[in-house]
Amino acid sequence: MTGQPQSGQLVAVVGPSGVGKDTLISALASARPDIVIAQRIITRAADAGGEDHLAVSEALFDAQLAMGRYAFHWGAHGLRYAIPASINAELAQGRVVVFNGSRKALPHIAERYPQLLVLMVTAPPEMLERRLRARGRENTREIAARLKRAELSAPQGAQVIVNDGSVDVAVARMLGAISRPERSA
Ligand SMILES: Nc1ncnc2c1ncn2[C@@H]1O[C@H](COP(=O)(O)OP(=O)(O)O)[C@@H](O)[C@H]1O
Ligand SMILES: O=P(O)(O)OC[C@H]1O[C@H](OP(=O)(O)OP(=O)(O)O)[C@H](O)[C@@H]1O
Repeated sequence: MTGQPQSGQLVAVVGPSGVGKDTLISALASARPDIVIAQRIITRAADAGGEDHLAVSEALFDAQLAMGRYAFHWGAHGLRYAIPASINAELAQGRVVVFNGSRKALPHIAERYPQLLVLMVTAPPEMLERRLRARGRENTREIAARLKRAELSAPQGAQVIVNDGSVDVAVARMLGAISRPERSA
């Protein structure tokens, strides 16, 4: 893990499975091309559907970790996830860098990136299940496990983004939060 040159703004988008993190991040990228979206490295098949991640084997994940290629990493759902160390250069250039993160991993990430802004996306529980089924990336058993994890509480200091209406409205809420990061902490 590497430290953070702090002049840009690192933004974690977190929340339960199916709440819309990937959808909102992708819409945010279209609305604001100046914002950097970190491409995740995941031990998940490239054709699994959903986000455009970099698919790697466990062995390659470990090798790249040993070479210092990750800013930080975590495990969840039987998968491993990492954010590339290239975000440090982007932050040093003053860019806003957004990533799809893990609620559980936040304390670990915030140790290295103390000015981390956390956007916690929420939606009613029945909406999560409907959305996960519609997404179709996980099977019924995997969806049940993800819904169980939905109960993880909101991280302290997070700004809550309710995604229970249109994507555009939720993206506007995210942009408002990013422009006022001092309200987090
Ligand atoms: N505001 C919204 N309105 C309708 N459908 C949405 C909305 N946000 C997300 N979805 C849908 O919900 C499903 C789960 O969204 P996704 O972005 O994959 O969630 P997450 O990354 O949080 O697991 C997707 O099929 C997506 O199209
Ligand atoms: O600690 P948690 O907040 O529960 O997060 C655990 C993991 O779940 C999500 O992954 P992924 O994108 O694979 O799943 P999702 O799209 O179903 O949320 C999220 O991006 C984290 O990597």
